Amino acid sequence: MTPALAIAGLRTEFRIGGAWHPAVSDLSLDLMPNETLALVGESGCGKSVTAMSVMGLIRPPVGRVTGGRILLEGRDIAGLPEAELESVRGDRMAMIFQEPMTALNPVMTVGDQVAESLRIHRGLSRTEALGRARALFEEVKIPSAAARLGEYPHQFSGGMRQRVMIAVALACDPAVLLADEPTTALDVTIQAQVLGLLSDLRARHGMAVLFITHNLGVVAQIADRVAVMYAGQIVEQGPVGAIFARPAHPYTRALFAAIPRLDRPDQALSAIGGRVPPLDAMPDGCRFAPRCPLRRAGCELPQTLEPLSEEHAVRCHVAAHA
Ligand SMILES: Nc1ncnc2c1ncn2[C@@H]1O[C@H](COP(=O)(O)OP(=O)(O)OP(=O)(O)O)[C@@H](O)[C@H]1O
Repeated sequence: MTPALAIAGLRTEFRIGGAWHPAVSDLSLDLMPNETLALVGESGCGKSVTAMSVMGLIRPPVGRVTGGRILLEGRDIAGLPEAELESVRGDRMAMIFQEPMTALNPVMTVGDQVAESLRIHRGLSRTEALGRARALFEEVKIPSAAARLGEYPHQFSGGMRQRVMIAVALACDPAVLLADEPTTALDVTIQAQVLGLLSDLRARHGMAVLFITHNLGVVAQIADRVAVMYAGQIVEQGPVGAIFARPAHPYTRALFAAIPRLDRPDQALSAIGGRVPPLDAMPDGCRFAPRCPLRRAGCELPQTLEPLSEEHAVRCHVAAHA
């Protein structure tokens, strides 16, 4: 089966102090239809830059994609001219964000925003598009869907606004949905509802979802597979069950150790000491080595992702040969 999204060897750079430095390097991942892959890691590790690169939203002079292939349903979209990318964005792939107002237009009714995408990409008339928008609002469970189509984003609560953004993203039935921390700003109950909705929609539409989060609890709820990022690289990837039962990379283990445990309230929260290295001062070898409790000879060399089992891989020579 062709992956809905296949990224191979992605490299994305930013200009800092007159020189270009990679924020994402040698990133490869496959996403099958009807699968959710969670991309996890601390703030600044390159999760959003990965998604923005796929969407073709990183371009000079601010940044540039200098390597790799991005295959959307088998077609390489890396380096497509902007006009061609525009016809793919919002159609075969779409993105949702933590803050819906990033994606929504404050001075346009929500119904027209869903309809606009259908008019541009599908050539529907306004009436046809609004009819479809109403069905989408019902699908994302916005109560009184028909009446609310004529309202503006500020008239919706935070959770309902997320549903509007999801409806806009799903308008053209994309093969790939990139979700960048879409539930992080919501309170826990609403977050659970939106996660449940996304799971249902994924199954119903057979979509591939790349779900960006720093929250391992959310990963457990929504993902089939996990890719852990550190300093612009994937350091471990595998099925959720394997990553949660046998985290191998010292960074993945540190992420788990940093989760507060309700069953052990006395235990001190084990935060990860030190900082992520800045883009212009990346170590040549393992990027986690300066913070790693298992550091030893060999860590000063570049690390490659090595298989631990058929689907589980780790970028650490110590963990790979333990
Ligand atoms: N426009 C930019 N110019 C320069 N550097 C940038 C730019 N955008 C992102 N970066 C850098 O790229 C790196 C990766 O950032 P990114 O936003 O992808 O991290 P993230 O993992 O998504 O974090 P967060 O969870 O905070 O969004 C960071 O070091 C960031 O400072």
